Amino acid sequence: MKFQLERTHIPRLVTDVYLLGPGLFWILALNYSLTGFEGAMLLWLNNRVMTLIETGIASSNPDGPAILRAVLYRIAAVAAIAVWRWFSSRTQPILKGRAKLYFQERLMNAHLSQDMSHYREASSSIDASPMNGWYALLNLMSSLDVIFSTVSSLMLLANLVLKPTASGDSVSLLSVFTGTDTLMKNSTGNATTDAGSSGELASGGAASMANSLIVIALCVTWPLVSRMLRHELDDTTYIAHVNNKHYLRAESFHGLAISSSYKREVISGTMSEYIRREHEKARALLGPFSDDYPFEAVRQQSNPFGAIVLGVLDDLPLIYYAISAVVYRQSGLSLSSLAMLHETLGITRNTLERVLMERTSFRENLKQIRSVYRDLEVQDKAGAESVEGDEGAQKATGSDTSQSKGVGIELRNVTFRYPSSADDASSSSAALRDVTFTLPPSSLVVIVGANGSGKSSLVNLLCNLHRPTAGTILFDGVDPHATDISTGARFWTTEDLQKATTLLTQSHSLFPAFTILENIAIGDPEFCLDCAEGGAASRTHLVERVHEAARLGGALEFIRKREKGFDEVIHPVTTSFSSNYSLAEGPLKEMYDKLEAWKDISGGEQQRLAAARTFMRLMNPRTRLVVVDEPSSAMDPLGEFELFEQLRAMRQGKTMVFVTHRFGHLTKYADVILCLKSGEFVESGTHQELMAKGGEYSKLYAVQARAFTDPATEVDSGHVAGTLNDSADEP
Ligand SMILES: Nc1ncnc2c1ncn2[C@@H]1O[C@H](COP(=O)(O)OP(=O)(O)OP(=O)(O)O)[C@@H](O)[C@H]1O
Repeated sequence: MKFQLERTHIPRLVTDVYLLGPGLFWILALNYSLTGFEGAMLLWLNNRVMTLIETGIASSNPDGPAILRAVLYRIAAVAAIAVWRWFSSRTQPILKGRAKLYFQERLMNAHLSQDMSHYREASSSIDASPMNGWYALLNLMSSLDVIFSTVSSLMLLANLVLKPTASGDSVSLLSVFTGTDTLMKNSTGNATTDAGSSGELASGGAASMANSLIVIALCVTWPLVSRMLRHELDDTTYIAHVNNKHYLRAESFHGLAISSSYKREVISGTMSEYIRREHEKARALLGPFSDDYPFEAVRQQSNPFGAIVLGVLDDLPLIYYAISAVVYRQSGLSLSSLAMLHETLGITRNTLERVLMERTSFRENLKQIRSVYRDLEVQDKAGAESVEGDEGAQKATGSDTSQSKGVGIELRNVTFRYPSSADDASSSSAALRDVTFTLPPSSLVVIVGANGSGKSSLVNLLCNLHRPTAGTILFDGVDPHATDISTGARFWTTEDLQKATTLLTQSHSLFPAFTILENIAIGDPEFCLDCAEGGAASRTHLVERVHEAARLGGALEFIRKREKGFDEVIHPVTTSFSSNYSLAEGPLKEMYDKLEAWKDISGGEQQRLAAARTFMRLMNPRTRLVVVDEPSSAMDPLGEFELFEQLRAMRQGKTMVFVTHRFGHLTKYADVILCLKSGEFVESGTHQELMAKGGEYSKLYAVQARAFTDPATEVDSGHVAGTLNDSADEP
């Protein structure tokens, strides 16, 4: 059943590539088919030449024109093959390029349709690369090659074994087995006239068939036995790993020594000597250990018995042929017959071995094709659902972006487990457990809690990057994942919500090949698209807005100091490679190192660019929810302070949620402070209310405040909390 399912993808793949260039496709198919015939055809032409020469020498009367014709045929065939190869090598890359683009675009769409919750799930993960489809097609084509190779080599063998010499074209090997080898019987006579009587041929007919079957059977024996005896892992699915602790330790120290990722730490920590010694120690404890590739390791375990058997089997057809010659004939054999038989047996045997191997690789290829199409069909479950809700969203009161209020949010008994922990139902595996709270529209919210308490997980839920495992989140009173049963449509779709949300975290990336300007502008992709269509005036408008965003994000000053300002590309796309891993010092190495090198930028500057990108988005009136999760870890205190001030200044008409460990200059403005502990919501209120309560928040606050307290007057945390509560001082 599964096999059949996989097979249905073959016509799909063939049709898809065919439609990219029917002519090019036929050339490709023809190329592989001809490759299948090529070996046998050249051998056959070769044989014609050799036989004519030998016959001529034996009869002392060489047929010059016939020999010349045969030589010309062979030269013509070789030349035609070369021309065909040259031609097809020019057409194949064109089809390959189209196929790559075709699968690349489709896979890209599949990737873009996934959301955070689903992209890690096995059923939704996309592993195929754009070239997989093309290589799967080439593997299918090589099956054509195998089929035609088999047919042509068997035809050649049959031609050799069964064809009587009476034709005069070639020497029949049948004659060897049946006593009609005229060349050998009468080396000085005319071979074609002394081809044996019709009675001899008739009596040899049945015997020749039996003999030819025996020869073919002997050819098949080698590949069959070879596969049985082979100690190789080529067609096995396996996992190999090393669990020897000394090996792992030695590898670890080796990695520490050579990787640039650890360089700074190794040097600053003066670890070199320790690493050297520990590596040496681990290697000594390891002893002689082979960490060769798995297939090499398995091969090394085999014994010579198999090789001996295969060696003898390899010669079986020849041995049989020799015995037959001795038993039926007393004379020697024609050299051309012998050479021809040997070569034909060789290619037949190799072809049959390919057929046996093809079985496995064909199965693998079917899987490959299936996985390509499965990946292309991966539909983001959430995305697929949101399509049907789009119309409903237009009608929805909740999606009216003209409202000047921020989004009101309510969590009802929300529990959340990451997809990777979904199988673990224990309560400790949940990042958030049974969380319930309400955030009024346009409020300024600060979420606090120790490491791992669930702050970022909550942010992911608020930004609709993940869905709650249990419970409900209402945005403006509406659950975006619930469907209006009467209309089948949703009020708010997750997409609407994401468009109305601006998220700033510390993990924003600079996009490769983007200029600084583009890296900021992308914060508001809709605006970018509008400007791209609007001509020069829009471009000016875009640049002005990007400059303003850079100013608000605290990035303007350092961008202006950079060599190319807003036009600088910080992270180029890497395309260069050198033919040699370790280019020797010299101009080439210098050039290589400079090519596409990433520009230096500090962590704080990178965060300022991310903040600028966020302000770009914030300026869009669509934004009604701003979520800020620890965006300033690398910023200096002034930069951090200014960032929060600028964000706060834009809070009009927006709900703002901040997650920060250094919450001192935010909490006094907060309408609500939410305190999390070990995945549970423990308390909420204003700064004053929570300090008065003396709970988790006041403890966290006291710890921060202590850093600013004169050690001489330092008191226990409970007292500090009380003091701070009274004065509401900022830490
Ligand atoms: N992608 C993930 N997959 C599985 N578990 C995760 C993932 N991210 C976080 N967790 C787990 O969820 C829990 C809450 O993590 P979360 O990042 O929300 O805490 P946090 O309060 O933001 O921590 P921090 O202050 O260190 O940033 C932790 O136990 C963490 O190990």
